[in-house]
Amino acid sequence: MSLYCGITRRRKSFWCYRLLSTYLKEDDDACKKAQQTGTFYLFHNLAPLVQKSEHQYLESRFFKLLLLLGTFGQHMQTIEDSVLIGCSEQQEKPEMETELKGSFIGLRKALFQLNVKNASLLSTAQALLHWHDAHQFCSRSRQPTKKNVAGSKRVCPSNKIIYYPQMAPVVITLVSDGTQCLLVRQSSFPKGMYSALAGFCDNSLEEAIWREAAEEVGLEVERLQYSASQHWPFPNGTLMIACHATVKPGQTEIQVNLRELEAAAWFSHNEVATALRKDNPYFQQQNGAFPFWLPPPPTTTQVSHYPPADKRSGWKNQPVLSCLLSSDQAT
Ligand SMILES: NC(=O)C1=CN([C@@H]2O[C@H](COP(=O)(O)OP(=O)(O)OC[C@H]3O[C@@H](n4cnc5c(N)ncnc54)[C@H](OP(=O)(O)O)[C@@H]3O)[C@@H](O)[C@H]2O)C=CC1
Ligand SMILES: [Mg+2]
Repeated sequence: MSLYCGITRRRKSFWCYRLLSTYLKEDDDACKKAQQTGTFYLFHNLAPLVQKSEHQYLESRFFKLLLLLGTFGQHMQTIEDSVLIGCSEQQEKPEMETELKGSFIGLRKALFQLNVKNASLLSTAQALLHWHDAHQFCSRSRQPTKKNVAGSKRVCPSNKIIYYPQMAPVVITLVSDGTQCLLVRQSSFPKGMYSALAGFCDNSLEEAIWREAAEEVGLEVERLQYSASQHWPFPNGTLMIACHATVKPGQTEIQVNLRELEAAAWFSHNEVATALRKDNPYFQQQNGAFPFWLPPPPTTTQVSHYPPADKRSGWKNQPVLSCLLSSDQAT
């Protein structure tokens, strides 16, 4: 399955539709034909639509979509012309939510509500939509770029430069001292949530892991080991590469860099295992405190769909953070 997303000039709302094969990216006619059997997901200002009752995304077939667009004064040309479909101005958003019995909510929140498959598709879709929105003009000629039908690239008509969507490499590292693992939280995280150390790669994975550990928690790490990777939609689409690293025994003193992190601490295997079992991340204790919790597997999402899940085994089928925190590796 490949993913196809819609963009309009008005950049207000977005439809995404899943197609059956990657060759559709290059074959415009096949791509248009496939739209008629594709599945559509609706975005508004990059916020995916989630149906309130079942916590599922709208999936709309082609003709249902045409009817819906007609209701809101849109037409067939909108689908043919572009991947990002303008459902006009903001006043239509509430009407559309009512009509569709759902809500446009932020992607981060949506990721907490949806299953792995839908979360994965929508986060990839949102990153692609965001990329199209940010690459409307050629950086050389300053002329408007034109997307191909599938939305897999944009071309400058004047100098033929092709622009492909790109992902910034990010490394996320679970640091262990042999018995405990280091988890951190940024002030922007939801209350009580911790995760592994993360940072953008400027140079190499190794350099980024050493630098992040030194800069953010004052630790010197060694024995770096690659574990898994996934697409991550924030802030603008990243390739998140998950690794393990260790500190020397006894060299575990943390110096939290408060400009980057709110807190960092060592957690035992039992604490991590208990936190992973908590299914509702938003609960609050009676004293008003938020207990320690971790992003659950469906929220860390989207290890690649290729090969299909049934052809993968073991940790390769696990989302990145779950994989890092799996029982045999966390301690
Ligand atoms: N799934 C998870 O559990 C977690 C995921 N993450 C993800 O990991 C990634 C990195 O996290 P974070 O700790 O914030 O990263 P960093 O520790 O690298 O700090 C972020 C800063 O890096 C600078 N930077 C360098 N390159 C880029 C780039 N290509 N895009 C944006 N900023 C860049 C920016 O600084 P300046 O503004 O000064 O230029 C930015 O403020 C993010 O995508 C984040 O969403 C992070 C933690 C947990
Ligand atoms: Mg960081």
